[in-house]
Amino acid sequence: MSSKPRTLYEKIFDAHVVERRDDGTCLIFIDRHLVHEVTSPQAFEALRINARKVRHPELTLAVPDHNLPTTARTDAQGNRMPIADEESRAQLAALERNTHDFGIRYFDATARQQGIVHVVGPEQGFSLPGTTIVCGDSHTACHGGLGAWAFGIGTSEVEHVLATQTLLLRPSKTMEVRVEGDLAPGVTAKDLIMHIIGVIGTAGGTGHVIEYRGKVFEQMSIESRLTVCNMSIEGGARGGLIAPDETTFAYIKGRTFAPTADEWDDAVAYWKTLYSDPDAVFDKSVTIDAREVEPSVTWGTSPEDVVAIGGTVPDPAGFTDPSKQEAARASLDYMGLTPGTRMQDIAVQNIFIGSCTNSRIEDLRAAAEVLRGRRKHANIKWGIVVPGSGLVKLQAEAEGLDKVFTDAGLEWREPGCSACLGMNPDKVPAGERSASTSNRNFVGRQGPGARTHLVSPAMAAAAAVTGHLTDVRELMREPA
Ligand SMILES: CC(C)[C@H](C(=O)O)[C@@H](O)C(=O)O
Ligand code: SF4
Repeated sequence: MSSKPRTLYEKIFDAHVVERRDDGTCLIFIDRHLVHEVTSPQAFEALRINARKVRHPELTLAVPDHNLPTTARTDAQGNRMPIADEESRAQLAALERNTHDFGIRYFDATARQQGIVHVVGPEQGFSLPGTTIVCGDSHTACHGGLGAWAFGIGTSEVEHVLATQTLLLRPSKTMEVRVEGDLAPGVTAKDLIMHIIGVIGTAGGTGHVIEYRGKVFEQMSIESRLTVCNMSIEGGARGGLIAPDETTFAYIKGRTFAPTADEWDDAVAYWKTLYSDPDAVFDKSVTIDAREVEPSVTWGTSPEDVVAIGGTVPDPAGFTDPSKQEAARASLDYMGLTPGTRMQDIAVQNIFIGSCTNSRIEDLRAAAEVLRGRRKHANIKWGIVVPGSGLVKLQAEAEGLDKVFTDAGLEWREPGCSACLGMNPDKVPAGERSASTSNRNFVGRQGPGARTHLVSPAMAAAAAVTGHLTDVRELMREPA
């Protein structure tokens, strides 16, 4: 008897059901819980009040990332630098105390393993194919790049997972984003996912878990797959994943928390069963032609406000949906842009290379390749490069990338969320623009009044060189 064909998501879901209830909800076992300082304090407090323990401390990993300044963590004597902002200081202290009191593994601000939670999980081999991974953070879908079902949860769910290692869930719908053909030279995973969000819209994936399928993803590095899956939430999806393959296994092997010698073969044998069956049916399917993707850039205040770098700022009147017309008008007003302006004519004053979307070693290499032997333009007042973790930082320094950045006039920082969001000292001044490798261009995201243009690392580096949004392929043709 052959069983019903299933999608990858359905296979992982089924493998984690502890109990199916009559109302259609399922109690799901959670394999990995990642914790950061912003969404965990009340959850730990509730455990304390109810005298509960953490059910599986060994399946939980905590790091500070959002509120941590990205300047030096210690002084010349090795003493920890104080955190100036009171709320940040309190949240960071709470995380330290909570992880200590509840016996949870914690990489503190000075540990070389510290970094953005979504960079640390994969890097440590903590995030694995076929696992359920949660974090009180919307970009948890990132870990889907390894073939995990990973999704963001709220603080009350964080408490539930800490206490029980389970969650009560309804199955999501399934969506396939199939990409046909190859990406052109100079076009990256970030350009592709921005293009996809431009096509499906920020509500395109609502209620669904997206599986990204096609040769493009099979040929991608894990870093690129993590970039793609990271932004699933910007397409409204509950999660995003890519089937694990030999590239995935090679990436994981030997990492700190990866299965060890005895367990490795069994783990790989299981991981090899994790793909959508040929006849599996998706609730929704979208096909994208990779050949149509160009270096992408946003013009508005929603990640779906995407155009190719060769394009122009759209005219709000051109949108058929009246609510989109209204939103576009408001966006252009906030962004200080006029319809018809060529994207390449937009001057930027700030450059941010970092965030859980684009702060892995491959991202830093791509930016450094453009910046090597070049200097930032006089328009650029502030440009920072923020590695996703201490280990990424060490690797980049071993390759001399830090020197490329500082020679170009950019600052080389300590790991953290940084200017991805205004929760720490790294902010873009009001009224100024940034070319940013992060994932959200919302109003005030990089600081009150800041105007964000989302781009890939290579495109951010190109903007640093020219002082305006630029097609990086033009710089790649010219010698530095
Ligand atoms: C602060 C945190 C809860 C938030 C999230 O959930 O995503 C942040 O990481 C973000 O990117 O906006
Ligand atoms: S880097 Fe940005 S998107 Fe990622 S977790 Fe931090 S704040 Fe959220």
